[in-house]
Amino acid sequence: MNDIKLALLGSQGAGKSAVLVRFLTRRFIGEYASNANSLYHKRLSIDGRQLNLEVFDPCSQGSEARCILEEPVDWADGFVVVYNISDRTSFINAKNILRQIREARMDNCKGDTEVPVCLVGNKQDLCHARQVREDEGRCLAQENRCHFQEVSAAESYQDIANLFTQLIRQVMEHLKYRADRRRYSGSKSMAKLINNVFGKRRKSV
Ligand SMILES: Nc1nc2c(ncn2[C@@H]2O[C@H](COP(=O)(O)OP(=O)(O)OP(=O)(O)O)[C@@H](O)[C@H]2O)c(=O)[nH]1
Repeated sequence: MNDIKLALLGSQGAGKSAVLVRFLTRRFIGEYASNANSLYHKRLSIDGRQLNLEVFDPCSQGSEARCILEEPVDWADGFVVVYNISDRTSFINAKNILRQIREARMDNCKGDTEVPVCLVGNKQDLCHARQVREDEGRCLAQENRCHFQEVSAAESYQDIANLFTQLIRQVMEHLKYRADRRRYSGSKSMAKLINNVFGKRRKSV
């Protein structure tokens, strides 16, 4: 059984809880308590593999609230960064969060910057009040080499299900890549050790 840990980050009111609850329950629930961090668990099967999914939904992050970000950055295997397409400030905050994920990963995880991230422009149903164009979201995602999707937690389940499924697949690949890399560097050091012990001795015979 694989354990997959995701964190949802974004401005207050961007719709993080709505997006997550839509994915977990298929339902849109209008209001959520927003004064506490929440950790959700779900068992899933993706591509025939059983997964234990944990999703951290912290209470809101302002652009300067680095301390809130640091915990999930160390903990999570992947991120969903949510902004509200009808609120430019939330988009600017998402930009800052993406930068902070990159920087924190660089500092803490030995250059492991390629952590899977999905940038989500939520509240697509409010396009009459749109403040962020879709191509701005796509462009920001390209700059940060992450996936991008506009969704409406209020109106649609399928886009949200697709983005989580895609992110989870990416996380599984990333975890496998990291495990292979560790095994490879472990076997390289073992080969070096064997070489040092036996190789040198053989030379001196
Ligand atoms: N129109 C519309 N409203 C939405 C959508 N998603 C969420 N909302 C509303 O936006 C408000 C904030 O949603 P939340 O899911 O609580 O936002 P959050 O990012 O978790 O907010 P905090 O918990 O305060 O950080 C609520 O009133 C939701 O009903 C959406 O897709 N469309």
